[in-house]
Amino acid sequence: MAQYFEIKAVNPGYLLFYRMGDFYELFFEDAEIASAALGIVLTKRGKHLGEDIQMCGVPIHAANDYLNKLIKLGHRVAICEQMEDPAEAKKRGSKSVVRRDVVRLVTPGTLTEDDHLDARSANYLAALAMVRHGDTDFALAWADISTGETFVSDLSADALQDEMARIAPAELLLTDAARAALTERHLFAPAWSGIATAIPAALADSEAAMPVLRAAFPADRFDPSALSRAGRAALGALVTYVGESQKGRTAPLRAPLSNAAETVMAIDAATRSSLEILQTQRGQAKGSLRHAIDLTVTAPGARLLAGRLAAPLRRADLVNERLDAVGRLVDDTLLRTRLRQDLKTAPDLARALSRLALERGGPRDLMAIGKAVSAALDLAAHLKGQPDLPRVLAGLADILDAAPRPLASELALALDDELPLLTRDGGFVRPAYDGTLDEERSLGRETRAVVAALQARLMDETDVRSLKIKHNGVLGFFVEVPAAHGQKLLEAPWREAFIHRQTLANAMRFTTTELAELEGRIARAQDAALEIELDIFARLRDAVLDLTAQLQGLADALAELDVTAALAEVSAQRGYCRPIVDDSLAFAISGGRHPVVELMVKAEGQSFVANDADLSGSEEIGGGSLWLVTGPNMGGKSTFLRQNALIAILAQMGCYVPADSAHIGVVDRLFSRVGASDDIAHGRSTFMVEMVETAAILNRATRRSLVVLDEIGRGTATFDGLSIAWAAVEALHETTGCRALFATHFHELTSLAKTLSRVANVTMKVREWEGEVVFLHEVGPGAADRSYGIQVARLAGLPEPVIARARQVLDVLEQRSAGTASSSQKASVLDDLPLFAHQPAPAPKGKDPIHEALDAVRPDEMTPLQAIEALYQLKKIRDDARRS
Ligand SMILES: Nc1ncnc2c1ncn2[C@@H]1O[C@H](COP(=O)(O)OP(=O)(O)OP(=O)(O)O)[C@@H](O)[C@H]1O
Repeated sequence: MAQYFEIKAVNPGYLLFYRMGDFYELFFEDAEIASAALGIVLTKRGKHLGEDIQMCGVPIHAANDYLNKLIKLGHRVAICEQMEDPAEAKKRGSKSVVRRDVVRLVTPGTLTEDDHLDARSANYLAALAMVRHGDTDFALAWADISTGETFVSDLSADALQDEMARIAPAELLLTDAARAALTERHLFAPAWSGIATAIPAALADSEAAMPVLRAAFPADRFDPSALSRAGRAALGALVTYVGESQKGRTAPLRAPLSNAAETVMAIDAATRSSLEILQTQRGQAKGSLRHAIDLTVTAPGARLLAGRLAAPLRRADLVNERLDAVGRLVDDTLLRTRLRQDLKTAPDLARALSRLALERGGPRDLMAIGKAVSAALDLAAHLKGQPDLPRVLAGLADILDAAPRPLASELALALDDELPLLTRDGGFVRPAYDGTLDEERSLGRETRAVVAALQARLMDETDVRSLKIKHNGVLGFFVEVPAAHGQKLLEAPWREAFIHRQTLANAMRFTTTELAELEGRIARAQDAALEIELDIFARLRDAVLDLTAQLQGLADALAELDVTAALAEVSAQRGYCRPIVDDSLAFAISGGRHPVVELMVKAEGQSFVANDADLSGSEEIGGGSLWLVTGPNMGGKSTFLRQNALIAILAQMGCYVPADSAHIGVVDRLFSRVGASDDIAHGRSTFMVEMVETAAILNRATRRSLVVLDEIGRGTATFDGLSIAWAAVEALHETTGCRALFATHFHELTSLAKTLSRVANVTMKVREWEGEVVFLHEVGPGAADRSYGIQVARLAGLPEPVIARARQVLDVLEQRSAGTASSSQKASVLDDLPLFAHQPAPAPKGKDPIHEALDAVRPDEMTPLQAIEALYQLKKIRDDARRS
């Protein structure tokens, strides 16, 4: 156990997979954790300090599955292998222990195997560093080891959470000091706890990082001294951690791209969640924007598409370059179809390359690289003949055309059609590729013929017709005869040649020197063949790795072509239009649709109602317009709001948009908030969350931003909510001047359009038909005069008596609004339910039980039954008050 303790001690925080023969064994607490997590049996093995040693084990062949499960559950695993053959250890003395060492640390951010990864999503490891002096406080470095992509970015405290939300790393490295500082400044998001890994301060040191970075990246591609101190510290920590986890194998990290947060549209975590960009608020792919528009045909393409959706560009010229490329493929259906067909044959080059570099790759990875190179050449051939290719496509064509053809030919020649998973089993080199290998293999085959001839000869010589030459792992080759004939071979003259080895119930087994020789020859031939195959593998692998940088570039080009063709496919299939994207403050969408809701509505056989939006403004008039959207519940307000935000994202990521026409001046920051009823609050009260988020918008939005606010202020008492919403609209209009859509049930807000020049009222149209509302989902000018809340409540199944009573109350309230209610009516109802009053009622003197009861009511949190009970309770309080 001494060796175990030694290894365990240097790998704290990891479950130790301790190799013993055909099993990885876990001991003590590790065993308890793993057996509970994996549902495997916990056993005991010997004693330590008088206590039983808990143990459980996973067989080698199934270890990957178990490992996967543990990592998904948030555990970290150290893989400890036997570093020598047990026979070698024996040579040192009978008591010698087999040498063992940890060959790899497996953590959520350092995965490389396909079994562990989602093929269509990146898997980032991030490191966050903080330097208390200098211009920038924070820096984030992140890399996907499975593909080699590496980035580093300086960040202001402001941008930190947005960037983390965009990158969504699987693991975040940071020192305890950095964590404490972030927590103190309320910058450590609760969600990060689950992915945080504490690293020692020495790992995130900007000075110590220099030699690490110089060694990790080629000098001609990357100069670490150009980074900020925080950037160096973060990247240094990342590279060191990756190196330690791979135990000496070099992950093919690419020269880091300095990813300045200012080049992309800033989208904070709440906006990402509310717009359901990569996943729905419930965490599902289906229903998200990504799911709706991802028509890529390769996994690397899907990863790039997700990256682009998460980071729309902020520069109009770059957006237009992408749009030119997409446009060309929208227009040329034939070229698009051909490209997409050939792209389907291109395997995941980047991940195969990474595994080969980490000595984890097999023959199938080599084959993947060969096929990807061939596909690249085919794709280049389609593109090369095309006249006047847009810049992006021409650039891709050049990269694809330069793909290393000789490498692909060599791999195709060398590798067989059917390939084993593991290199160590051999059997992957194609016949006729290597003369010596063929010789060794034929020797093996010939020997088998010799065995057959020998069997025939021995049969003749001994006259035992049922004599057979067989093979098993214990005896090797042996002669087997039925028990009845066995005695004969035990006697002279045969006993000289036949050495007795085994007696079974009805057979006897013998070996002969001739057979032993044969055995040796076959084994030698097999070993020799395997050795040659392994040499060939190593040679091919080296040939591939020599071209790492070029192949990584090729992988990028293939992914980019897939994304471009996929976006063109979506645009063509669904009638999207090319947006005009420039540096103006325009936001004019005609015939806009919601890319996700449109699909759902159409799937149900209905048609989606397209709507216009025009928030365009200019510097001269103080910014963009703000539309106040009123209308009934279920009328389509949220859909309308979100569709405009999604159109901005699609346009700036370089995709056509679901509209008849669109003109968008680049949006620098996008904000989208949904009201209190949409359950996004955890921990804090819904109102508090709503206010914190509204504050973030008011503090951070600029004139270039697009703000989409859905029923802000609904989470509190009516007057508070109305006043906050009122002030927020004024601030957005007067101070920020951003383009904004503001949906509200506070109809009073619509009067702001009279005083604020860039505020306009629009409403979701409805038609009333026999007392029912029909939603037209159409946006038109004007303000809704009512919310149709009661009709919607009826559609939702509220009991008739409650509906009837609500109508009664509403009638009186409306009359009071219009000043036509009689004084007795006012006295009976209105003072109790001050819903739509323009002026807050004067604060009651002393304690007013009705107000107290109303203050305690939280409509958003009530079931219909509780609402009715509350209504009855209110009446009772009023009646009691009258009586007293
Ligand atoms: N333009 C449209 N065309 C067709 N159907 C639509 C359209 N807009 C919305 N819908 C349908 O109406 C449903 C309700 O829309 P939405 O959630 O946007 O309403 P809402 O006004 O925001 O309601 P609430 O105020 O209750 O949140 C959607 O789920 C969709 O099925």
